[in-house]
Amino acid sequence: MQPVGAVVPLRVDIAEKTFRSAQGVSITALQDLSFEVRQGEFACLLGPSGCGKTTTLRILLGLDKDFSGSFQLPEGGSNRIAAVFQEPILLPWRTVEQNVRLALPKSLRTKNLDGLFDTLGLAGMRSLYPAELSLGLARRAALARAFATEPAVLFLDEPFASLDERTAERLRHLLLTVWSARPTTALMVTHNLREALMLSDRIIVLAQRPAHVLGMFDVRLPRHYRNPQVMSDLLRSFHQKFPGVV
Ligand SMILES: Nc1ncnc2c1ncn2[C@@H]1O[C@H](COP(=O)(O)OP(=O)(O)OP(=O)(O)O)[C@@H](O)[C@H]1O
Repeated sequence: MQPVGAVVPLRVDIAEKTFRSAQGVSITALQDLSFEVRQGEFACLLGPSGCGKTTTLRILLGLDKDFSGSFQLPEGGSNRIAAVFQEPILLPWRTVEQNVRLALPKSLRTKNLDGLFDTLGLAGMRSLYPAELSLGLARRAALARAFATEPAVLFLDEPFASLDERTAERLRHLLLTVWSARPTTALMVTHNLREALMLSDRIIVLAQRPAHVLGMFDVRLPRHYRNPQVMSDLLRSFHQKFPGVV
């Protein structure tokens, strides 16, 4: 399947991001952070806890403008941005289907969502309210909402955190299935190396704070070849290239 959406890659060139507290304490979270995510590529930002991954996503989402440097979001196709966070952030007084449809631009309002809901195992849950969903199902609804908008770029911030491993693994597979049907330029934050190796085309490895790129790890194998044996080979090669990183 051809990548869809953007024809310009995601380019990040953040010179510096510093937090200053009211007491005058400064924490430099990012310094000389530069990388690119190519069109239709699924990339993971992998780095130790507190290194600056979420800070980077917040900047790219336009939620934090207080930094020096620049970035270029993908252009072409829809030009829309979608994001999936740890918390599903669904409107509690709307059904699953309404939550998804409310996110759609006018041009897609009447879109047939049967395929997407089926793929994500939500077909029988479209009329449920968020309070009636388990955390795993709520995360699926958040994925449905993100993909339904046909974005040019998708940002994910640890979308499988705090789920039991079986549910997380099921969701990773579901994410790959919907993503493969429409390979969208994607950047996912994680500190789970196995997850990054399973999902990514390439891993952008970040150093301890202040975050900058230590190096790239390309996983050019088709995802259906990433069986347990291949995964342990990938883990070994990763640790050889980046000893002591995660
Ligand atoms: N609003 C803020 N004010 C002050 N410091 C902050 C603020 N937000 C983040 N930081 C600091 O910036 C650094 C990077 O934080 P960030 O949340 O981006 O890390 P992270 O890599 O996403 O961590 P984790 O994997 O644990 O979620 C941390 O030291 C954090 O304490």
